[in-house]
Amino acid sequence: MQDKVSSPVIVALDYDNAEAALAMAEKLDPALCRVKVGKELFTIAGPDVVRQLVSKGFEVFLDLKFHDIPNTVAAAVRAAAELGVWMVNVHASGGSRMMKAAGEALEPFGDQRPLLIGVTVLTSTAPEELAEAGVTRPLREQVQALAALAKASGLDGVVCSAQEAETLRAECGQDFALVTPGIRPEGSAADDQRRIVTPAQALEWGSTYLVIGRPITAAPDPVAALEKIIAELGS
Ligand SMILES: O=C(O)c1cc(=O)[nH]c(=O)n1[C@@H]1O[C@H](COP(=O)(O)O)[C@@H](O)[C@H]1O
Repeated sequence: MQDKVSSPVIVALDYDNAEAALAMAEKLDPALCRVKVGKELFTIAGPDVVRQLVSKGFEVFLDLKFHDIPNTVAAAVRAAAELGVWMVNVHASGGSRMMKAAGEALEPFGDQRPLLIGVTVLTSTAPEELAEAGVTRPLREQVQALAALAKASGLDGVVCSAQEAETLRAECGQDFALVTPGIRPEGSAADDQRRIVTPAQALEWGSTYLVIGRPITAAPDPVAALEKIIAELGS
């Protein structure tokens, strides 16, 4: 599946209406990048926008970060697979029983099943913020522990910052997908992100996929911004 698209870039279509998201998708080439539908767009536009992107030939990452009781998450992940998405995610902190239930729900889809990915610690979280939620071990250890739990629960990979990619690549092996948001080309604003890495550095450290939103979608010329990133990656 990975070979269908020539770059590791996933463009985050974070829009408040389907028309804007589809207009951006119209400018993008599904052979060059993938697209992500997240909570804002899905809440306003629903599954139709996902179906439209799939029918335009895009591999779609449905980023709804499910975190609920195992039965509910399994059903939600199954519904995502029925939409034909390429990747779907859950919070790894939901635990092994939840993640295993999600994996089992995808088994009937065989080769057509989406990649199932666990979110470790959000890239907007700064190390000093973890304690607020009662997590007292260092952020890097928390990411490593959740990635190990996701792998042991049968997931295909994790969402993490590229700052942790080198460690996780060594610990989780070559076949474990490392999906890294918080990507910022040199000189772009960090916005609300806290653990940021440039695109080239992220790949060097072992990221499999780079999730990029505002540096592309808020650029004066989004296609030029995407092409510049892809050229810098040499992909
Ligand atoms: O799962 C995600 O995609 C995700 C996880 C994470 O830890 N951090 C993170 O930023 N994201 C998503 O990645 C995208 C990043 O967008 P930009 O900050 O605009 O590049 C947003 O759609 C976030 O919802």
